[in-house]
Amino acid sequence: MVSPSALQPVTEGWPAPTPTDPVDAVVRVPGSKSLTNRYLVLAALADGPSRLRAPLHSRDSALMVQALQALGAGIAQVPGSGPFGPDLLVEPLSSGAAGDADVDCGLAGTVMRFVPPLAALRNGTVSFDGDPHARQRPMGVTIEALRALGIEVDDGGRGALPFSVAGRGEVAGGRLEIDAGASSQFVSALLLAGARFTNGLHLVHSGANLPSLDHIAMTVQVLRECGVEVDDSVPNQWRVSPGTIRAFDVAIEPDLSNAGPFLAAALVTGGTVRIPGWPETTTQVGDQWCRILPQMGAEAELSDGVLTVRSDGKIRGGVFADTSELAPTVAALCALADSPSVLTGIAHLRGHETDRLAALKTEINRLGGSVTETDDGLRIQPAPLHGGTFGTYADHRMATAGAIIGLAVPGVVVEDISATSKTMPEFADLWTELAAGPSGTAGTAQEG
Ligand SMILES: O=C(O)C1=C[C@@H](OP(=O)(O)O)[C@@H](O)[C@H](O)C1
Ligand SMILES: C=C(OP(=O)(O)O)C(=O)O
Repeated sequence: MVSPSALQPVTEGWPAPTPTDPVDAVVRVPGSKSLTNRYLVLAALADGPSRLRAPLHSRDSALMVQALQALGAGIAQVPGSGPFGPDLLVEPLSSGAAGDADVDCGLAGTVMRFVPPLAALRNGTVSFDGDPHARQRPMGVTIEALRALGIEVDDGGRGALPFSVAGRGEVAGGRLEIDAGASSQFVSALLLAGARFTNGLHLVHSGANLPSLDHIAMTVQVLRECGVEVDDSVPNQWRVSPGTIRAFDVAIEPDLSNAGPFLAAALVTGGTVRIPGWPETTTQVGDQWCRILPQMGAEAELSDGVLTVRSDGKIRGGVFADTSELAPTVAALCALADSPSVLTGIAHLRGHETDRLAALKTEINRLGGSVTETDDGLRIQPAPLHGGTFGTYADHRMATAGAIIGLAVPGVVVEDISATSKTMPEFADLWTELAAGPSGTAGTAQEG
């Protein structure tokens, strides 16, 4: 398993490869972060032991495993059949789970938002903290929601990490109103635990905007798979009936968001990339690549579980709405496009691993790009780019955005490629292999 503290800054930077030929590759990507961490939470709350097959092994999933172990769940690795590491067997928290505990959230939104409601269901005080950047991420809604449910939370008045949750062994639940405009994870977190509240949960989002709707749909879907009754027939409202969460044995889908940079390589180099294991139907936001990449001029075909993306190397800009965690990859492609682009509906990215709107603007413009921020996104004009350092802000998707631009622009140095260990520790190896092609012909910033 990847150690949660494996995020070591690489001060000298990582020269992004610039292939001389179009890429032509089959790329297997590891399991979905969002599915792995949801199933881990549900397994910890379930009515018996569960198995996750082909789960993600990365910093975010390791942090979730450690958090649930700290709360009292038993999690063991057993040999799996996939290429990306062992399966996970999970013994749920016992009904009398108790005792004080510390949880390191790292920079994982899923850990800092999904685990506090579980802490509320146990007896004992659980202290949460994380990386320096994690202390900047919005947490106030989770903290206030737990207080509204009658749970004592000590956050020193910060509305952010670090904070502690004093669980009393049960949560009554009932109707709860929140504004989840800053993150869909505020909704998902409460829904995941809601069936274990004595009266279930009637959650109402009362704000103007709700981001990342696909991720909420994923939460509802996995809950239903575990036998939990969820009524989402009224927009912005969810009723979770009280009841057991059924133990399960599930195969985790590949991470379609993390497939994005590899598919983008087909567009940037005018090549072909195939991703096996692409699900026929899925709630992952990354399924939107099948629509977004053709909008940019590529061909995308899903056949026999393999998504094939082909391109002639011309990238068309356009208007891209609500791209959620796909936005940094979309922005990198737009920076290489031959016409202007607008990304909308992503104001909340200012509260992600870093302020992604500011970071993308700064780093693309540093390479000669023309990016401006809007209230809810980015405007990107075509501009000739040159090499230079691409800052990563401890953000895995900034690191992969720099790698994408480096495919076309010689001399791009990604400041800290190890940031990709958050959700894909294999990224640098897979990317180097992709760029080298069958004959190993990729150039790098150092060489060229
Ligand atoms: O629930 C999840 O697994 C996630 C929800 C989204 O969060 P936001 O709604 O904060 O964007 C997404 O960006 C994040 O990467 C993962
Ligand atoms: C926003 C992201 O992560 P997190 O789960 O930490 O919110 C992301 O992976 O793009």
